[in-house]
Amino acid sequence: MLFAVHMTVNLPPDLDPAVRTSTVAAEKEYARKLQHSGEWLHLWRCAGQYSNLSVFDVTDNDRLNELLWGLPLFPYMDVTVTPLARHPSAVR
Ligand SMILES: O=C(O)CC1=CCC(=O)O1
Repeated sequence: MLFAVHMTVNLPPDLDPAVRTSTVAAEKEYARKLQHSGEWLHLWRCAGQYSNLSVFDVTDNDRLNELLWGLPLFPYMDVTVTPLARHPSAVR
C-alpha cells in the first residue's frame, strides 16, 4: 500500500544542541535503513521548508503507523498522511 506523508519538523529553539544533533542523526540513520529496505520509497525536501514529502510502500496502515511513531523526530513533527490510489491517466 502506498502512502504520501508530509512531515514538518518543529524543533524547539531551546532544545539542547546535543539532543538536536543526536536526534537528527538518528532520524537520518532510521530513514537510510527504511529506504534500503524499500519501505521508504521517496524522500523529497519541500523546497525552502523544514519539511519533506515522502512516499511509503508498506503492507498496511498498522505498519505505516509503526514506522511513523518510530521516527526519532516524531515528537517534533506535524504529520499528514494521504493514502494513494492509482491515477487512471498515469502512464507508469
Ligand atoms: O529533515 C526532515 O525532513 C526530516 C527527516 C526525515 C528523514 C530524515 O533524515 O530527516
